[in-house]
Amino acid sequence: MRITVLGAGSWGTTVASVLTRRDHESLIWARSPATADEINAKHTNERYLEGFPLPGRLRATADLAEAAAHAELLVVGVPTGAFRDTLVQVRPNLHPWIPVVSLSKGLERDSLLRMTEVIKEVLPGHPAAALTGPNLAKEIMAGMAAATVIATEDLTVATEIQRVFRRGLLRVYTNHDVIGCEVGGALKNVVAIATGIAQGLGVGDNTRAGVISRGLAELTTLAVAMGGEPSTLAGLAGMGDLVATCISPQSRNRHVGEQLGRGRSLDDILAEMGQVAEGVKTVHAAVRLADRHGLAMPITRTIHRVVTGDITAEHAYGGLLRTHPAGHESDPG
Ligand SMILES: NC(=O)c1ccc[n+]([C@@H]2O[C@H](COP(=O)([O-])OP(=O)(O)OC[C@H]3O[C@@H](n4cnc5c(N)ncnc54)[C@H](O)[C@@H]3O)[C@@H](O)[C@H]2O)c1
Ligand SMILES: O=P(O)(O)OC[C@H](O)CO
Repeated sequence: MRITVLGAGSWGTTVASVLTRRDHESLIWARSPATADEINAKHTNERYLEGFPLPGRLRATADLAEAAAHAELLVVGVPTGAFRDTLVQVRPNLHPWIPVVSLSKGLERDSLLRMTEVIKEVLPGHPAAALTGPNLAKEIMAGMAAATVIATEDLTVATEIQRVFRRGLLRVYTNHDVIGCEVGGALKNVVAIATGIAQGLGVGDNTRAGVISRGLAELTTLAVAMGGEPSTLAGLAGMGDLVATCISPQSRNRHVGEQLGRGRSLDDILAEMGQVAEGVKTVHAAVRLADRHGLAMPITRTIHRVVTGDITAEHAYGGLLRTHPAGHESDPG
């Protein structure tokens, strides 16, 4: 199958590599012509996947029109802040009705939409799906066993995409609860910043486990308020991804939190990283959604105050496990 992956960062390049090794005719779009040239000539992407050889058959282009016209299946792996614009640009050259799969984990800042909702707005008529779960790019590149979820309401489309992605030790599950899957993937990044802060401040494992567990309660509360199913958040797209992101030193969101916990400024951390940490932006939308649904979500609100510079990470620490302003504290709800 001819598949186009938009975005040649760590995850887009990893997914394009998996699909190429799965014998699909994959074309990856890189914003930077230098990255496209490097992938075509040297079969590497050193900025994002240092030390990993890419499959020789993976082709890259910096021409978005060419990338769009190639696709029988479109996979979108640009950061959520660039998601809508990128889809608008590919729209004129896209074949009608082809499925579009989002790899991106976050919420659109102004509209508060999930990425499959953005797909449906910009590309009406195209089936929209999300690929999400505990999927740290470098582990997948290294061929380590991993599980992921393809989320879409239509089981026929889900099964078809499942077949396209399934390879070797990458096990692909389906889930019809797109809301639960996307809210889990977006919110776990915010909780990972919180766990990172705890790590950076040198707290104990009990504290970190407390933040992860209460974080899961926030993922679940928001997802259910938005129409998702609680069981989704207990699975790969919720707890699975939350645990991977909160415990792994590879996570960029956790890294941001850890550096904040060590007293560094957010601007310095982001400038040095040169990679996306979606939780930093998604937290703004998450707080507005919490307000809309009348939810306490103290971890999310605390991280929002840190990210906006209202309080320091050290100040945040005392509030991370606060449950409810009225003093009602029950677990897990
Ligand atoms: N890296 C992972 O392990 C991983 C795993 C699962 C999901 N994701 C999600 O995938 C998405 C992409 O993450 P990533 O890890 O590949 O990020 P990255 O920082 O490694 O790469 C981002 C890519 O997007 C491009 N980009 C940045 N701004 C752009 C813009 N304005 N227009 C077009 N392209 C732009 C960059 O050039 C780069 O190629 C994120 O939403 C992330 O949460 C990442
Ligand atoms: O590096 P992060 O924090 O963006 O997390 C990567 C993946 O989403 C983990 O599943």
